[in-house]
Amino acid sequence: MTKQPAPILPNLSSPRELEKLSLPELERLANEIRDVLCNLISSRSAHFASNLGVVELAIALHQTFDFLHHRLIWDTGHQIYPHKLLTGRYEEFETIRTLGGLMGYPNPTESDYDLFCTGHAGSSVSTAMGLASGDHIARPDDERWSVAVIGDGAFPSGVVYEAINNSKRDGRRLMVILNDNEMSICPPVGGMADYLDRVRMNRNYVGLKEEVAKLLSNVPLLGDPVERFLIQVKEAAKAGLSGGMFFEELGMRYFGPIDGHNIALLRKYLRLAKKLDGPILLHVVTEKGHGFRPAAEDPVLFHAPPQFKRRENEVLEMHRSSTRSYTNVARDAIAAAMRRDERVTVMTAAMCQGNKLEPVREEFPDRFFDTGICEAHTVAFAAGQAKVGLRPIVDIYSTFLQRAFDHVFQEVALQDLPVTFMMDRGGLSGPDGPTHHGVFDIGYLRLFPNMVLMAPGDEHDLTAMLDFSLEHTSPCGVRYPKDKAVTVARTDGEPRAPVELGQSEILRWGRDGTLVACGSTLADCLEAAAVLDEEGLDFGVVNARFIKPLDQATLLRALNENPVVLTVEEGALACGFGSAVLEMANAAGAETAHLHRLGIPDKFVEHGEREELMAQLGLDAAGIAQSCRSAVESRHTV
Ligand SMILES: Cc1ncc(C[n+]2csc(CCOP(=O)(O)OP(=O)(O)O)c2C)c(N)n1
Ligand SMILES: CC(=O)[C@@H](O)[C@H](O)COP(=O)(O)O
Ligand SMILES: [Mg+2]
Repeated sequence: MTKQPAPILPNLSSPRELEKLSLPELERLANEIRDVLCNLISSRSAHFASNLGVVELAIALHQTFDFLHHRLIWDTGHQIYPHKLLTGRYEEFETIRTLGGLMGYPNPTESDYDLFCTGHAGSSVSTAMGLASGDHIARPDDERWSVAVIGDGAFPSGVVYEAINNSKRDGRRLMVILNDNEMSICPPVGGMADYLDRVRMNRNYVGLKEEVAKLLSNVPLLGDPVERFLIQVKEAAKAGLSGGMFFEELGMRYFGPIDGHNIALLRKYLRLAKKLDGPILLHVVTEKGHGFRPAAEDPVLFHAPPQFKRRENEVLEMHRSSTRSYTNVARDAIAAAMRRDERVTVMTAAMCQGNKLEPVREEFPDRFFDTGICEAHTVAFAAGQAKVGLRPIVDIYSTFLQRAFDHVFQEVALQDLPVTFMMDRGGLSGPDGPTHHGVFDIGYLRLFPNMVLMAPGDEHDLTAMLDFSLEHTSPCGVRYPKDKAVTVARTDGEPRAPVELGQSEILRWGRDGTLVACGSTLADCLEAAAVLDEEGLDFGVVNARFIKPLDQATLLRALNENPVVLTVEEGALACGFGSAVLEMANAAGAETAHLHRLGIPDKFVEHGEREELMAQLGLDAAGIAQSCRSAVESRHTV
């Protein structure tokens, strides 16, 4: 019987040890990493196909560069798992994306190999250029490289071109690795995707690539021959033999496309590039989901699949959720509105799958727009459509709308154009953590004159609010959580009130206090009130519905009649809903010492299940009830 070699990954204490490994050992290591990734998914949902695709690239990078000296940025950061496994986090890896465990994105508090805590796409080239330029000024003798690895989905982000545009001057020792797997979450869209298709298919260049590979195998990596060879490559590129001329024209040296699953080839190109000065663009072609057939065949589903069991290259059982989420409700309301009114359009910035918009894309191909990861453009584009009489809906995660702040201000609010923002994940996003929690939107949207801002208390509200917004003549935002949809009822059995501008809905009135729920916290406020009822405390519950304009009359009535009033929001307290109520009450000359604001304090919230985080923050029913008791108690002790 042949003896199995000892596993490499569990015994790898530092990426420096990669230097000693032979090519077959590195290839075995790649398989071990893939096994760990596949096993992880049997216990929880996580980013999967993107990670499978960069295993060889991560190994080649860490073998070529010491990233405690040089700098490495993984754009977005969802494909950072192999990097975490190679940089000393194998033991804790199974805690990834759980409360208190490793983060699913780069996290400088975990490791010196992670430089920025990121999760939003597109900024890697700029930050890497800043690192390179800063190092050049601060420590010119160190000769440090800054490497940004960016996917073809993130690559069309506008900020990337802002960086490339500056790279001619500030891109010394900047290496951009374009990880082209022909996929964003969905298939990539737009002219850049077409251009990369052409570059990949360029037969001349494939020929050159083979020649390069052949030449490289004969050329020692030191000394003049390399220089001569590189000049030849450069001349060939100039002569138009290669693709990538676009980047060359902008001042970047383009190399590629090369096979991103061939460790030896990757290593050779990285070593070569390292001998130059930069800025360099290395175009690497990978397969999203590489090494696990179902993921390679369906990279959309396997971007972040639900937990599943597998045997070898087969999925045995997948835990698909059958619960109806607010995302589903929003999608159905959007589709219904598009059927009713031909002026209604919908746009997504590369989140068709996350927003479950595929059926809308199929049914309304002419009124559905996927702009790619280009949120700023999306919002300005929507403003243009609104100006000529359409009713655009920007269906977007709350956190990603932050990218378009200035366009919400200038192109939409200042012009008072009727664009509807459907803000999914308005609140805590769960295992994605601080980069993805949508907890700042109330603050940054209620600032703007003309803006109407709503938060549905339940499924009924969400549909009614979208319909309201499409009739309204000013910009509207609707923020709703990453949660299963619920329906609430009035305790007196009366029908629900229609959604009307600036009107809240009183679900029950109480003598001892009022809970004013801002959107997603409504069901928990009702549950808290029911618990308090049993203890003899009579709390009312108001479904605020409108964050802007506020229902001044009802809120002032609560403040005047009740010993305590608590606002409850799944968002930052600073500039939040409760702050808006305080400002309004203060302006109206009302007493506010008995107004308590529950929400997220001035800190970034970590990752974990949404329910766990809500409980930690005291925003679940038990926490809300406890705050009511304390508020009543403090009133008595005053
Ligand atoms: C600003 C921003 N918008 C949207 C997203 C959601 N998102 C995360 S990964 C991704 C696709 C990225 O594609 P690519 O860069 O090609 O990486 P791949 O998954 O193919 O490796 C998208 C749209 C995000 N993280 N940040
Ligand atoms: C990397 C990224 O930004 C997305 O893949 C995001 O993680 C999706 O989040 P949801 O799982 O909440 O759709
Ligand atoms: Mg991609």
